[in-house]
Amino acid sequence: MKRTQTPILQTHALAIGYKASRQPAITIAQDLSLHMQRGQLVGLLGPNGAGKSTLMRTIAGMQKPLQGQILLNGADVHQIPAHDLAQHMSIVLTDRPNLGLLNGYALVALGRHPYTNWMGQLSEHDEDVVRWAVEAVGAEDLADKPVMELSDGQRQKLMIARALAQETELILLDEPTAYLDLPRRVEIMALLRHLAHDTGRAILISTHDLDLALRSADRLWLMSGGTIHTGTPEDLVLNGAFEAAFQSEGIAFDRQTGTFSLGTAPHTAVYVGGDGIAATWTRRALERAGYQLATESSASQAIITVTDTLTDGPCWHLHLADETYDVTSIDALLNTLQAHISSDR
Ligand SMILES: Nc1ncnc2c1ncn2[C@@H]1O[C@H](COP(=O)(O)OP(=O)(O)OP(=O)(O)O)[C@@H](O)[C@H]1O
Repeated sequence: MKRTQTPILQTHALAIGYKASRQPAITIAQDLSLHMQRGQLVGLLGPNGAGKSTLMRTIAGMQKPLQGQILLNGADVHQIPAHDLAQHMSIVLTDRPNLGLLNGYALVALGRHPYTNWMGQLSEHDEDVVRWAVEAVGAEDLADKPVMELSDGQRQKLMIARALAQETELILLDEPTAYLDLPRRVEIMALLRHLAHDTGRAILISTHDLDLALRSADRLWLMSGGTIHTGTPEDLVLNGAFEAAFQSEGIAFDRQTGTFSLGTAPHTAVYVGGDGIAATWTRRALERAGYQLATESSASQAIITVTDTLTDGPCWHLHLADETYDVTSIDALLNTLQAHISSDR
């Protein structure tokens, strides 16, 4: 008989939002029945204001649900004493905590707080875990620096390390990679995947990095319009939920290629002939400028042939309304196109 694993996190008929005394409640999302398994990296995606941070804070027990329940290992999160909860769940938020005069190492060491005695004394094991967490995010050079003097991205790395040092089975991260450069974002995502898959932790990460989430997360929670669609990234792309969630943001998602573009309505059709890197970047530039890429030269108003030679570099031959133009940069190509067909667009 196949054993079904009990989810580490479950919500039942959860409604999240805000309620001030003697005011009607503001519901951000409702009827949420979510679950997370150990060993999973789950990406929480949604447009600005969809309610990702509200959900994170509610799951973490920092904000009361309007209705329903959140269960961590079967126990109601809002009934678990804070000290016990901190041994099972860690959270990285986007706000800037006032960290006084702490240095990087001391900040990460705060993650050991649920395990230390009343004096906060670190054992040898605690020190090992802190060092491991600092190294895991590549922050060795920040350990001695005062946190107040660090950049947003540097501080963010340490906040992630602090959560790792807390050694919890569930880690919640609200936009942890927002201030990081691309290589570090990719690296942190890979680290989180490794932690989930190899150490059995459950990790929920909210992000606006759609592409990275699509490629890295085991499952997505797609939040928009007061509800959440869940599934593997690929299922959510194929059933149209992914596209629908971001359409209102003016972002167009191409299901064929898995790429995003700004949803500016294309007007003039142009055909680009030629292969290679110069042709690829020409197509990207044209799409960015709002042109529609035709698949047949007969269905286009302009035909562009890209040639790329080792000796002379790329060259663009433009055939437009019975005239031909040769240019040597994409800038000149766009200007020529604009000068001759802008009145039609
Ligand atoms: N304290 C509050 N009282 C009332 N409404 C709030 C409060 N905080 C946030 N909201 C509202 O809740 C909604 C969801 O906000 P939230 O910050 O959870 O969204 P988000 O998906 O995390 O957005 P972003 O991607 O921009 O960070 C927004 O409409 C916001 O204005």
